[in-house]
Amino acid sequence: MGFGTVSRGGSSRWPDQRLCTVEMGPPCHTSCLSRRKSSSSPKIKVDLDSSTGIAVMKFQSPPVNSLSLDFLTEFCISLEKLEMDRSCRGVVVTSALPKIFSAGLDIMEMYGKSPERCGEFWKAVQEMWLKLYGSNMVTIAAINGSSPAGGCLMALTCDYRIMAENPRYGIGLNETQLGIVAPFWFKDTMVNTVGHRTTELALELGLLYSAPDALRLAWWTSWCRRTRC
Ligand SMILES: CCCCC/C=C\CCC/C=C/CC(=O)SCCNC(=O)CCNC(=O)[C@H](O)C(C)(C)COP(=O)(O)OP(=O)(O)OC[C@H]1O[C@@H](n2cnc3c(N)ncnc32)[C@H](O)[C@@H]1OP(=O)(O)O
Repeated sequence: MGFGTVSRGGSSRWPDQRLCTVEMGPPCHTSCLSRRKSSSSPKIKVDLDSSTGIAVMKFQSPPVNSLSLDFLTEFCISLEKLEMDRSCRGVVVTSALPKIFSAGLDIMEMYGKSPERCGEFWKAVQEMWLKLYGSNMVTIAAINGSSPAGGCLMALTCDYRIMAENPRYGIGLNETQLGIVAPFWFKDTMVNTVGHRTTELALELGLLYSAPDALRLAWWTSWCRRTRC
């Protein structure tokens, strides 16, 4: 898989060349296997291959990997652990579920909860964004399913995005369609990736894009023809 260039950097873990390639072939011999570290929390599984320095973080929270307080807490802890592991240079975030990358914020967290709980939840959403955006590692979203709203934010917050091509998969900040306004920092994250004009239109109409349409609008430089990647 090949990835394009980004304007962010400044970390010793970033490759010298601005174009980087990630190989994810199957492990074939024992020395390779021994360099693999796995950890699993209820909602997130992490596999780190210390020989390549690449970790794969898989979301495993059925039915739709919604971003609940528990999910976000596990996500931040997993990311922090990888940050502290000097053998880890990059992380691929993806879904273990078929058809869904993430349905975005867990709607049940925003309904009928106490002000304290709402505050805790919202802080966790912001924490996820800050940690992912500020990560020293190269971060890649392998979007192997639908990714509306907060799921899209998570993908946009990564350095690179690859999306599986499937007409049923959509990505976008579609909050307007739900009758809510995307917070300004969701909007800013999208502007940073696709620019003002595309963001303005996408947010006004609450658009969800297919992988080829998103590619055309420079959301990423690559998409994957397999339905699972
Ligand atoms: C508390 C402080 C608040 C501060 C307020 C400030 C600002 C407001 C917040 C603004 C930001 C919002 C960002 C968001 O992310 S809002 C969430 C937006 N996401 C969605 O609306 C996604 C809606 N879901 C879908 O479009 C589809 O479910 C799908 C992801 C495309 C999957 O479709 P499909 O495979 O057909 O599955 P189902 O639709 O049948 O769903 C299965 C199951 O999952 C439940 N579910 C779906 N999405 C969510 C979700 N986001 N949170 C929680 N649960 C979700 C769905 O209800 C089904 O459940 P049941 O099987 O029990 O019926």
